[in-house]
Amino acid sequence: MDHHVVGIPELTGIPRVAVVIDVMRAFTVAAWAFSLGVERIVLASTESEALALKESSRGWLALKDGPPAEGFDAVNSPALLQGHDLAGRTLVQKTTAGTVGALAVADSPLVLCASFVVAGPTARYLRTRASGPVTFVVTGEEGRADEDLACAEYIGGRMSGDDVEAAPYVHRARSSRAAADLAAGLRGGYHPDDIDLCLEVDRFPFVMTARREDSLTVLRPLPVPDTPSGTG
Ligand SMILES: O=C(O)[C@H](CS(=O)(=O)O)OP(=O)(O)O
Ligand SMILES: [Mg+2]
Repeated sequence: MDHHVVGIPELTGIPRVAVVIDVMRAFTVAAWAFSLGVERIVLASTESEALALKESSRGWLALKDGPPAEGFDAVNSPALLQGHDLAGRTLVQKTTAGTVGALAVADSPLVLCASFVVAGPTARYLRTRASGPVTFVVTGEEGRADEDLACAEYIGGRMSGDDVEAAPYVHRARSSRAAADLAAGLRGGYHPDDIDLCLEVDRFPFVMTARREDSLTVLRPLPVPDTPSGTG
């Protein structure tokens, strides 16, 4: 299937199929949130919008990247998320790169948000359900983040079949600037397990679709059945 890779600044028009990549850490965190029972994730464009959404709806939680902040319930860390009781909750998420990329293409007919933990289901879904060219939106570092590029190329390869070795792509992501910055403690709201959690391939059996729902942009999980290698 035809596909290409762009950074957020290069986006023009409305892609027919958009796959928004943020490995470290927004869409690894989102996948963990769903696995911990979150019902839906509302993507916010600013921190103040995230807090306003949380305040307007009883029971909603808010998450942002960076260090813990007043009014926010969680940080953008897959490891630190695991201490929270999230079953059945709506989570509002605002981050520097991932949520910005998803909001930039939210009018596309099909938007998937992805990272290594949902790479296989995302590739299978695109193989069977996507029509038209696929635009991978690499959210980090204005399209140059190597962890996101590696994940986009890995999913792109698996769109032709599951027989693609993950190790070289994971190695690139582990050697990326984002991973180095995280390990050095330069990014807030960090746990030492975050990098390993961001590099687990196919940890979860679902894709994450983003859609406009009234005035909100909402991310939801959609289970994707496994298929024998090379089929489906
Ligand atoms: O929390 C993250 O890892 C980053 C924040 S930054 O890169 O430190 O600015 O946000 P994300 O949108 O998940 O890339
Ligand atoms: Mg990132």
